[in-house]
Amino acid sequence: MTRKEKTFPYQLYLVISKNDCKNKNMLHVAEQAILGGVDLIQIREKKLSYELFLEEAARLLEITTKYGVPLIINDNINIAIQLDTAGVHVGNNDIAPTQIRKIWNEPSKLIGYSIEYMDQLKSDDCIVSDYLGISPVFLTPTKKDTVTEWGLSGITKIRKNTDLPLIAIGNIHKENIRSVIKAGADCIAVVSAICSAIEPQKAAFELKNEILK
Ligand SMILES: Cc1ncc(COP(=O)(O)OP(=O)(O)O)c(N)n1
Ligand SMILES: Cc1ncsc1CCOP(=O)(O)O
Ligand SMILES: [Mg+2]
Repeated sequence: MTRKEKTFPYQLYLVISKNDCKNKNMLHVAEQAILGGVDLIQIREKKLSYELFLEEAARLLEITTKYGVPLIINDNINIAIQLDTAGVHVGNNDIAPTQIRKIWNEPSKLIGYSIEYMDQLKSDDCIVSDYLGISPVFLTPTKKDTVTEWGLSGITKIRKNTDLPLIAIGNIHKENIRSVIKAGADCIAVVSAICSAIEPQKAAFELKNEILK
């Protein structure tokens, strides 16, 4: 399966962890978010052991499978392979997309790749990826180890240089989501706007409505 044969019909992307859900149950937040309109989920656990990450991802996979929502694993290719998830998301400090294609010989699997420098757009890693994360669009307390704050102008610049689906991430909420779409993003990824919301289903619904406007 070539990238051109793959579609990317996702517009609202939830990136979730237990920690980001604070006092709420992560699996419940994920389910509520799906009911509200999230159509792709990434599990991003930066501090868990392999076993605990695997266990949590397996539980989440039961829910996402029930609703037909693809699950992406952050960073950990071995967990993605072991659970046969829909894909994996990596950045510049992780295993490279070209390497992933060599060890995970399943062309249908989605590889997401974070863009932190313009130069990356010319790389083979982009060629073998299925979508690019514009990381971050706006500075965010959720992830402090970032390089470039792309802003809206950065999205537009990247849009002019690639046909790959563009996922905007970083401090996006219902007040600025329209402007991010207008700047050229295909899909919006959020952590706090859903995980920190008092009503995650309502929050997802409102974000999705803004995207679809
Ligand atoms: C959709 C999406 N875009 C960007 C990122 C950031 O990935 P990365 O640069 O590998 O940083 P960490 O998430 O590993 O801290 C992402 N996770 N998802
Ligand atoms: C994982 C990640 N990658 C770039 S910014 C970010 C965190 C986004 O979190 P929030 O939506 O809370 O700003
Ligand atoms: Mg990473």
